[in-house]
Amino acid sequence: MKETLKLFKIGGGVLDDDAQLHRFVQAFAQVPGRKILVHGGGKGASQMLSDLGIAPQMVQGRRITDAATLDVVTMFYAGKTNKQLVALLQASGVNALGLSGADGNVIRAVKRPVKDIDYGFVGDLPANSVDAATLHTLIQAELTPVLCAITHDGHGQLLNTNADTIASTVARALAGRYEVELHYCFEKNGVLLDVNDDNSVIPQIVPAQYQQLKADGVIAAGMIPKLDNAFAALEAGVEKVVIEHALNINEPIKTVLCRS
Ligand SMILES: Nc1ncnc2c1ncn2[C@@H]1O[C@H](COP(=O)(O)OP(=O)(O)O)[C@@H](O)[C@H]1O
Ligand SMILES: CC(=O)N[C@@H](CCC(=O)OP(=O)(O)O)C(=O)O
Repeated sequence: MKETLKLFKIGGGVLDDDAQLHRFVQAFAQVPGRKILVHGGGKGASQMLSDLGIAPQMVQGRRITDAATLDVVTMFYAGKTNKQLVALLQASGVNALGLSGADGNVIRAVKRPVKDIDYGFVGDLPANSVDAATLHTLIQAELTPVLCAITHDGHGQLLNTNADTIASTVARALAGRYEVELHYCFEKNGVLLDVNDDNSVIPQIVPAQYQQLKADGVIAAGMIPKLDNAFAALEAGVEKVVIEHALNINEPIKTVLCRS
């Protein structure tokens, strides 16, 4: 019987608000067993870029990352955000270890090839991009890896990688060793029938239903790549995917995605 590993992903919303971040960290500290935290921070990074006079540019949910933008997001994700999270987790009794993909070579990415759009220093994650053995060693040493959105190409180049993609790719890579639960945490109670009504959580979604909800326009915008990633992770051996409010991870209100 494999051990359970819970992988939580948090994004810009909760990271941007000190009070919410403290509450999330306390809730995360109470989750029993083996766990990993993956964080984004896109909202705060855009603010910092604007403050520095660099216009943030997003295309299809991905940041166009030129050299100046890469410097800022590296400082913001791998520096301030990652280290602040680790310090808060340590204060809550979690022995967190903050990592970029370059540290321990845990995530080796490939610079996105230029097609219609040049995304610059954006990294995609092909198969075998995650070093599951190293992460497994850290987890077994009772450490909680805290992964940010910065990866590397193995030739000295840092790359900016979407945090939802990191979460699902790491979950898939560890699925051979653990029963992996992938938790996408954001600022709503789950996948909603009415995006403006937090009481309309859909408790369970199977792939056929997902296609219908997409066709009907119930699921839209940023939720589509998130759920595409999530169903792909289920197909690739991840045991369970949960979409839930970052402040309610120990509460029963949530959406659970199922293979069938
Ligand atoms: N049916 C739905 N239920 C919940 N959220 C939805 C739904 N359809 C679209 N969304 C939107 O998807 C967003 C989440 O995607 P995204 O902004 O990429 O997440 P994050 O940056 O928090 O990881 C929500 O803030 C919401 O506006
Ligand atoms: C390539 C790319 O788009 N990278 C993302 C990484 C951060 C992220 O994914 O943050 P959230 O999870 O908070 O959205 C970005 O720079 O916005």
